[in-house]
Amino acid sequence: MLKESLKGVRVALLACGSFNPPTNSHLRMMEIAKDFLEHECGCRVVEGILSPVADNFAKKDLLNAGHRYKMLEMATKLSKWMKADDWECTQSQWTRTLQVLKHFKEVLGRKYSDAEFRIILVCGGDVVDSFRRILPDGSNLWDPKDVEAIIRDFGLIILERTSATPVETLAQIPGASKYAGNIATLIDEAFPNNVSSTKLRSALKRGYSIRYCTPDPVVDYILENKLYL
Ligand SMILES: Nc1ncnc2c1ncn2[C@@H]1O[C@H](COP(=O)(O)OP(=O)(O)OP(=O)(O)O)[C@@H](O)[C@H]1O
Ligand SMILES: NC(=O)c1ccc[n+]([C@@H]2O[C@H](COP(=O)(O)O)[C@@H](O)[C@H]2O)c1
Repeated sequence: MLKESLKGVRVALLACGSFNPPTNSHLRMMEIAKDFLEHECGCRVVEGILSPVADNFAKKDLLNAGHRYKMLEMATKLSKWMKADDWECTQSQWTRTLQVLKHFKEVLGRKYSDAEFRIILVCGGDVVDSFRRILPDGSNLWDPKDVEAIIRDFGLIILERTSATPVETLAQIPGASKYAGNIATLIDEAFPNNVSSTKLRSALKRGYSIRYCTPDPVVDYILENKLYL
């Protein structure tokens, strides 16, 4: 467990994803991770970064990064510790998650150079399941060396998600069992949910409300700009 190594350490959390659109579950995921680190590991979470993926990430119905970043900015506006960052989504190419982590380690390392500092990746169980996915051309979606480096050098906080089996997936990744001490799997006990951006897009397409699934300013922005119709 992450617990032993983090006492007194300052931690920044990073979540990568499409955020197409952002949902309350993306924000909950970060809150749950922060609670765990502060209550159970004795560390101080100093910031949470949500980084939307760049436009050329091959995902169906991906809205342009300008809109996705703006919605994430609105979603995090009232948070005292979370913010959206546009470095990744303004790159001309898709950036592998390990590279995104390295980028933020460098930037935040300068900011927190006076103290012991770590950056940890937060994701849902479905992302962990994708660690072992083989693409139609036979290549790996995730380079196994990247997965090992993410766990070894940064650490991973996983939120359980319906239909995902991250614990079973990690058991089949040799690099993961080697650094099991850098992984924590958590459940949102207060608000178990099966929310996804796909469900919000689908509701919008049918003309149904998504209010209270994502912060009000995001709902209003989507409606004003007639997104996802
Ligand atoms: N309900 C949820 N519970 C736990 N993790 C979640 C949940 N929704 C999203 N996440 C996590 O948030 C991160 C960003 O997810 P992403 O933007 O791809 O959202 P998504 O809802 O999975 O999107 P889509 O439905 O478009 O595939 C990922 O790590 C994902 O696993
Ligand atoms: N090899 C990699 O680093 C790799 C592979 C697939 C997805 N991802 C990341 O996972 C995140 C979530 O992707 P999905 O929206 O497809 O679940 C995105 O930020 C994406 O960049 C990284």
